[in-house]
Amino acid sequence: MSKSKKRRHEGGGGEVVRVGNKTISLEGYLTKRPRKAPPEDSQGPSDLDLAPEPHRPSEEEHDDSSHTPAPGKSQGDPQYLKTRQALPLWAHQDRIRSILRQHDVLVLVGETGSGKSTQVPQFLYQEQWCQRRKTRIRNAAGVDEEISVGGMIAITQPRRVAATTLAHRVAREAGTPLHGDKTGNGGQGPSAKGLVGYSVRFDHRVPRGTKIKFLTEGMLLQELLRDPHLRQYSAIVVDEIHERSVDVDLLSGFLKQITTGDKAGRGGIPLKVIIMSATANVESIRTFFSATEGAQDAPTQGDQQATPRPSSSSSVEFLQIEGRQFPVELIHTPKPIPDIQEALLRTIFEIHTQEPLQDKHGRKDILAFLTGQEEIEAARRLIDEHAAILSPNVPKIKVLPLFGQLSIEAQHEAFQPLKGSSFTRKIVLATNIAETSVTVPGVRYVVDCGKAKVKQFRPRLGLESLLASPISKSSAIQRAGRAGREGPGRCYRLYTEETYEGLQATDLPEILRNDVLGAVLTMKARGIDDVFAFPLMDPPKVESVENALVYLHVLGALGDDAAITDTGRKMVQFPVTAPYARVLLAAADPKYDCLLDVIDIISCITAGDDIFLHIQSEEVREEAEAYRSELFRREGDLLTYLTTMQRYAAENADRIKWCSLRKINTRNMKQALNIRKQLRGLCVKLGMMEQPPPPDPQPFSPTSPEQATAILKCFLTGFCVRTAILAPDSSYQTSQGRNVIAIHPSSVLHGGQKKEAIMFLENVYTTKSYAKKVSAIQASWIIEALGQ
Ligand SMILES: Nc1ncnc2c1ncn2[C@@H]1O[C@H](COP(=O)(O)OP(=O)(O)OP(=O)(O)O)[C@@H](O)[C@H]1O
Repeated sequence: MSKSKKRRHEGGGGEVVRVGNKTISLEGYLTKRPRKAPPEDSQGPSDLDLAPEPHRPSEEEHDDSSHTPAPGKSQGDPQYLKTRQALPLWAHQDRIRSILRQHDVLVLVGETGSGKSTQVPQFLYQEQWCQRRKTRIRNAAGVDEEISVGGMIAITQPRRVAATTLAHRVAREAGTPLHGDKTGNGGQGPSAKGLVGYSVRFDHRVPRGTKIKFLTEGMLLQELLRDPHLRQYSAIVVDEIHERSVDVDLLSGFLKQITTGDKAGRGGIPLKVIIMSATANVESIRTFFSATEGAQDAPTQGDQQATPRPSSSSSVEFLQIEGRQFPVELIHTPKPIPDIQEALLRTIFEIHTQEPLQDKHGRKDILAFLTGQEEIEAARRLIDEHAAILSPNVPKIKVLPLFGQLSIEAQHEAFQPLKGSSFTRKIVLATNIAETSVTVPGVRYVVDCGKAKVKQFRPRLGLESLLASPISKSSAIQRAGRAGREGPGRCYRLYTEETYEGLQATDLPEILRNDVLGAVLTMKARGIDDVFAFPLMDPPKVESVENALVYLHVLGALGDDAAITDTGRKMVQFPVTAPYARVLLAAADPKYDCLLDVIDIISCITAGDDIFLHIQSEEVREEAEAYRSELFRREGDLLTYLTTMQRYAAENADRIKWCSLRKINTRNMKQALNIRKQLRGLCVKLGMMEQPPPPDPQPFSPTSPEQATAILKCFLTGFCVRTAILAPDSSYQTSQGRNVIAIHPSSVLHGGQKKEAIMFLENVYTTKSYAKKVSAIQASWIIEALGQ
């Protein structure tokens, strides 16, 4: 059977790629063409998005003088002033302001907890250059037009949890707490004014008059598609650049283009860029942002003073600020640890039983870094078991998990101070999600296992692996930094000092180890024809880019000439990955006509970790499975998600009890409903649905086999390369690359009768290659999908 096949032919007709029965020329991708500037004032794709429209202040809000105190006058909420003044950055605010009056780009390095993320935007928002200004531009039709530029500062974060917790903190410090602030200080209504806001996927709070906006790197990239000159901003602060996600690398490229370009699109008003980190490779960043390559003024480590250094470009400046707020004592193990889990438990209980619960600085809670969700869940069970047999005079323990797949609400629980009894210690078990940017209130001890699970894409196999590997020195420093944010802290490293010294200085940038599908689509949507010529700090492997181009062509996002198609333009407007966006578009096609069903399924998948809780006890599992049997569908996980969402939405009595009986994650179901509402709204806005569907609860009616087939075929439009065929030896072999892949135990198809072919939405390599989110399909459907 003809599956997704890639063959390169050199010479003659140039390089071509065969995908199914299609031949794609790689010429357009590989030949460097003269770079066309994106059309002036092009809004990229249309102005629609799941995220709210870019905040465009009203004229009343423009008048900055009406609600912004004169420079230097506003110090925010007085109750936070003393704490803020104690931060190392505080003493350098004048210097930071002064540098940015003269330069457009500042690379700011300061130790973890020195106050970069919370203070820098507050130092700057009252600056003259930060006020919204009227200017003139020549629009695409060649006509002069008056526009307003600036007025807001964006601060990007690699993760949602950092963006939201920082926004809440800064809003409180500024004296305009965000609505719904759990400290009880908030209280303004939805139309209230405020200084600080945030925007993360599926959650946006940008009060009227916002001057400081925290957002994820991905959200700013989406805004860039609509507003290529970032006209609503006066400055962009790129925080924690050392994490080097694909998104931040892409963002840096776009920012470099704006800062080194002619600024005509901003009516001549410069955009200031502040790059921040505690552990970044400053020199490569500075070189990258300099208009002239090769800035050589390396920062001297160990300076006691903040020292601005001239760089080879007059507009890129560097400032290193020494000093941290509180010291963190580092404790390494004397020799290598054979059993990390045992050492982790021992260390946690030693701290818990020997160290006081609080001191004059406040609580003394524990934050432990583990590799992943499974390890966190296993450790949590063991800690709870041990805690149950502690003597009554030892404080109690409250364990809180913190990993990326948790719902945002569950993640925020780890950041809440413990309620009620003070005779309890909080123990947060986290992945590297808590490594940078965040302050977990109460934490004064960090236990670092020294490893993290790193996602690695293998372009040749088209598979992803997720393996635990040693962290970098930069990560180890960041992890330790979490202990010294509210008082002196201690970090227990479960590895030797020698091991630490042998760690890589920094992690490999994600762009060099991950799939670049989204990045390539974003570049194409932003008018970058020659993706190979786009400025990137580390260009990805040619093979990864080619794979992405081919996959995007298969998805219909790029035409044969490698230019973005209408389909591709529509796809970038969805806040989901390209294959899911493709499925959504197909679902609205009368051929499949299953948009509401597809939205239900995608909402369940993107709500967080699996909506079905993982059950340990045999007895509980049997009980839950009796209830779950009404949800399980023989077609596989996608139809099971659909049935679950539809039965949940039809439930009229007690949804919490409904979830509890079936051992379904209530929070994730609530989040799925929220995503469903937003996706439905977006589809109405995009004209894919005539009117919003009737409100819940609607009576449940089971999906017919014909409808199930339409849904699965619709998913194949996005995932035809993620399929596998049953081989004569009863193994499944991927249609791309012919690799053996097994159905993951979390799938409803695990252990069941073998199917002729399967489609999987995710795959992961742990002990072996596993397919997740699996559905039974027919082999002929794959050919059909590839033929389209
Ligand atoms: N949510 C919060 N709750 C309590 N204190 C906080 C919170 N956020 C910040 N702080 C306080 O403000 C200090 C400065 O935090 P900030 O995030 O600005 O530092 P940073 O230099 O950006 O650190 P990092 O590089 O680790 O992100 C922290 O050390 C902590 O004392």
